[in-house]
Amino acid sequence: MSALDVKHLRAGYGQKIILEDISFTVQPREIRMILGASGCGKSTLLNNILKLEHAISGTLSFFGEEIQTKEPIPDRLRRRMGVLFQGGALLTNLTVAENVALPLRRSYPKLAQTTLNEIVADRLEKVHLLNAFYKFPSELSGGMRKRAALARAIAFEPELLFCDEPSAGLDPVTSRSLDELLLELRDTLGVSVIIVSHELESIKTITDKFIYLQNGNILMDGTLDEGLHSDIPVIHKFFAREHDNPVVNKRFIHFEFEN
Ligand SMILES: Nc1ncnc2c1ncn2[C@@H]1O[C@H](COP(=O)(O)OP(=O)(O)OP(=O)(O)O)[C@@H](O)[C@H]1O
Repeated sequence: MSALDVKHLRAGYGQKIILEDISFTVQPREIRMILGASGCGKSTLLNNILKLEHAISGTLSFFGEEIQTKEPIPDRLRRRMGVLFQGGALLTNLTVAENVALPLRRSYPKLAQTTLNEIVADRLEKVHLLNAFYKFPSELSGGMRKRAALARAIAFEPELLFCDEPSAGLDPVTSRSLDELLLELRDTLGVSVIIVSHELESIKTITDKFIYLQNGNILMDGTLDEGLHSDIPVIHKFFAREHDNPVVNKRFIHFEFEN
């Protein structure tokens, strides 16, 4: 049974169609990348799968259960999914632990504080950030903030994790440690991970399979190896480009090693 099955999804904004006809599946424990040029509709696809936007037509199945386009995702299925938004979206007036506890509190308001603390500590441990339990987001480096947001995204130990540009704004070393963490979570939680990404280094490190979007359709659906050896000109060019090479921020590296 697939973790996610997208069939003939058609979506856009008002009269503007961005995605014409998108179909793909994600298997359990698979790391699936959504790739494509800037503006091709990667985030739009993610938002439509998460039902933050409403598709025009098509069906989505989560864990074998089909949800019609206009229906919301029921809570019992939502709890089996986690989302890491691009900005991390931590609430600045709450500690890291309180941020991670938020979705748990919302779903289980009667949960005892000690139990809640134990669960939060477990999630922070899974992202190697237990020492930030009482810290505020402003006291964390960019990479640590991402990991805190990731701890919140895995609050329910999801089977399906969505990440929108997880490495955006991170230096290469921090970005690499986040990639390693995602691989680790896939192994420890057995979670399927769907990632929108531009970062070639990251794509080459963690992709099992990818879809490449172009002109509202899937230009290629394949494994990393098939992508690396593809003779489709756009795909070849995408994988053959130079690695993104932002200036390494030594301050961030220092913070990462401190923790
Ligand atoms: N809320 C919106 N209303 C109208 N058009 C939008 C909206 N959000 C995105 N678009 C348009 O939809 C198209 C796809 O945008 P989207 O953000 O999904 O692309 P993307 O592939 O994720 O881009 P990037 O890689 O630059 O983040 C773009 O032409 C964008 O201008």
